[in-house]
Amino acid sequence: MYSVKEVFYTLQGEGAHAGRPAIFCRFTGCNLWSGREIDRSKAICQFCDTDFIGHDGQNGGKFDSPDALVTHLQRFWPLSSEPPYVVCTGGEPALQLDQPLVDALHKAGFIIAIETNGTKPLPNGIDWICVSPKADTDIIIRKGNELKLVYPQSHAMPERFVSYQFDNFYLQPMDSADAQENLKATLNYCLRHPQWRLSLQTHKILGID
Ligand SMILES: C[S@@+](CC[C@H](N)C(=O)[O-])C[C@H]1O[C@@H](n2cnc3c(N)ncnc32)[C@H](O)[C@@H]1O
Ligand SMILES: Nc1nc2[nH]cc(C(=O)O)c2c(=O)[nH]1
Ligand code: SF4
Ligand SMILES: [Mg+2]
Repeated sequence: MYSVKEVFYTLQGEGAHAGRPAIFCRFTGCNLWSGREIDRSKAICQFCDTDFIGHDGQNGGKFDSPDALVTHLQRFWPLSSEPPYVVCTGGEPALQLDQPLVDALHKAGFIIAIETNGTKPLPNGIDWICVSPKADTDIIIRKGNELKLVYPQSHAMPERFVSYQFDNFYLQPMDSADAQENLKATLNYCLRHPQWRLSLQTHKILGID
């Protein structure tokens, strides 16, 4: 059984694939926060910008089998001549994305991306792995396509991650009450450490999902 908060077709807003049309599959639940506001201040991850509780979002639901979820996702892709691109996110998608689902998605022609906090093992064959480390967690996924660190996090500074084996290193300003300051600090860090590039949450600028 897969529990999905919401499914929507939009542009990838962040990181190396910003601007790329994608189906987002937002899985329910996370291992670093319950998702309830009352628990936020004692959560391991306290700055989350996402509602990932339940399966009551747009096109959300419970799916009994990999094929049932794949069939649901296929409905959102506009053009059969172009392979569908799905971003598995959440919540923490690694809690639910398993080998049977990866295999069923590939069989249906999907290109699979994941947005993960890097604390849980991943099934084989994911086509684009984006890890976003959180302070005070054990990162077990130390290689992949993209490391996208939300900045600043005082216990997860960029220096800690440069030895990891990623093809791309991004800093994404933390969206919070201090968003303007965080943006300036992120910009300055990238200018001083050119291994890092700036990732803006362009969907928020555009006002899309
Ligand atoms: C909501 S998370 C879901 C996927 C996974 N749990 C993770 O944290 O990578 C998707 C992306 O949004 C980022 N994010 C969450 N809250 C944010 C915030 N307040 N400002 C900027 N990025 C944020 C995460 O770091 C992650 O890269
Ligand atoms: N457009 C858009 N791009 C995104 N990239 C990562 C997102 C996420 O919440 O995982 C996200 C999202 O929620 N919307
Ligand atoms: S790990 Fe990801 S989904 Fe979980 S609380 Fe943090 S940002 Fe949100
Ligand atoms: Mg988001």
